[in-house]
Amino acid sequence: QFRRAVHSVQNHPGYRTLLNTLGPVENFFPRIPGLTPGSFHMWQRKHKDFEQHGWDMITYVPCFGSRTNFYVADADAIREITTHRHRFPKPIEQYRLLTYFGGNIVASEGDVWKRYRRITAPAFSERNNRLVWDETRLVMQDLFDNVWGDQREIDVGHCVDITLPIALYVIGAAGFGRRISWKADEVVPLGHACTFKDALHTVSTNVFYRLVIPDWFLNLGLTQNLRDIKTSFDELQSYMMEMIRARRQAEKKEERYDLFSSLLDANAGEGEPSLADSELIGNLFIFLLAGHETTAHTLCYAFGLLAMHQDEQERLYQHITSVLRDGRLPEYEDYNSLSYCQAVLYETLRLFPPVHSIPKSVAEDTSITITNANGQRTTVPMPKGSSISIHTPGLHYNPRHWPDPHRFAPARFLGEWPRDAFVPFSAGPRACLGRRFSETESVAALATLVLRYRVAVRADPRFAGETCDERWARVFASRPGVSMTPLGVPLVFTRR
Ligand code: HEM
Repeated sequence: QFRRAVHSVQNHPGYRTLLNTLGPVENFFPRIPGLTPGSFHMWQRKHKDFEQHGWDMITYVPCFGSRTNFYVADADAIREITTHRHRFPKPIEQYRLLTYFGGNIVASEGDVWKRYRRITAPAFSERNNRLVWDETRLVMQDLFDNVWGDQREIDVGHCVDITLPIALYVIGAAGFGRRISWKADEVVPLGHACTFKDALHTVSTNVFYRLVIPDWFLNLGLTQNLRDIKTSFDELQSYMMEMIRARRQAEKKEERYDLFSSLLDANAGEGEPSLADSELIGNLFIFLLAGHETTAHTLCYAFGLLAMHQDEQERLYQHITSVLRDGRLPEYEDYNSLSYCQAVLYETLRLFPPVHSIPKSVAEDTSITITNANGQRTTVPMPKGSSISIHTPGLHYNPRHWPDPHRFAPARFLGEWPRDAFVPFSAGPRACLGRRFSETESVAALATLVLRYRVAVRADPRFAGETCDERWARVFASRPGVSMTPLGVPLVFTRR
């Protein structure tokens, strides 16, 4: 069977291993050549394995355990795969856990996905983008005025301690239509066991556990943490049902542009509702899941990178002040002028793509032609039933597309740049629906923060003698998760 599998891909180079350790299982094994590529290998190895094998698409044929996988870091091949949705559909069996609250756009394919996309896409409108911007500004202002107050220097032990709440509060307001503040202690409403803020927070930070732990085990309530997780999921569902009922019964319809209101409006037209309540909640939950950590971690890496590169931070600051000449805070209208903010964001996403593997499957016997760095071409057969991983770190660190790929150089995103070689949000018809949501939020947060504060890595005498590379490795140490997770980015923010 193994020999047949190798033959079916014409022995195209790549991993030949004893076990199939694709998916979450691989995270339990270290790298053992011939046995398994090792945990977190897509991030650890980046473009190295492609370089070693001489092609930007390599195969993974395990001796035991099912199918062949193709790792792809070739920009043209990725464009072909993401464009042809029917030839390379999404393997939705891998997404089953995500249907916890109900069917949704991320965990579906075919006509069902088409229906979800048709109904949900209009919610990510220009008016929603403006709302995202305004709410991000409010959240940042609230942080500066009511949390950091008149402190000149703020020591943030791990930058996600501020970026996770920022992203949560923005999605609370612009996604769910409920404004949340940093300090205000909400009272638990009658009939609820926790506040909306706590439910949202616990759900979004523990989603992985809730999805993998079976109901019967969670119901045992063995630890406080497990009890909190269960309560928060139940409560979030109950809050969402309540919000649906309240909006349906409201006599006067308000003009609202948060995602939740837009989905409700789309559902309230003539005839049959287009989404069942479970699908409404399922899609909102997926927006929270897809948009919270990814954006929060990206902002964390961005502040870390600016702290490590003071020259780039100064360049960014000069750029922001040149756009906002009178020292005012940025408005949504400034978005396009804040091009260096977007360049910093894109360079962060290139260096730290939150999603490392975008899975696809091969629906029919087919092939893809690729060219390597020496200009040689080859056509690789892809048998029906194989799987594909679009390898974002491999692509983003591919020196054919990105000269000096390990260097933080935001300016590479000014002017022309290789768009097909940048896929943090995937590409084609199944590309991220929340891309503009996330970009708007990130640019607003970057611009407001860098305008008011200077950011530096916290000085620590324990690491006084470290080299630049050691410092980079320490500050940006990460682990796999729903999206790649920074382990500890210690920063100091100093008021300008
Ligand atoms: C830095 C931030 C983000 C990154 C890197 C990111 C990345 C991605 C990626 C790689 C996919 C494709 C996943 C797959 O094929 O399995 C995706 C899909 C999606 N994302 Fe995002 N995302 C981000 C933010 C957001 C936000 C803020 C939202 C919503 C508020 C969102 C909503 C979605 C949705 C609904 C899909 C499914 C689209 C479809 O299948 O038609 N994302 N995202």
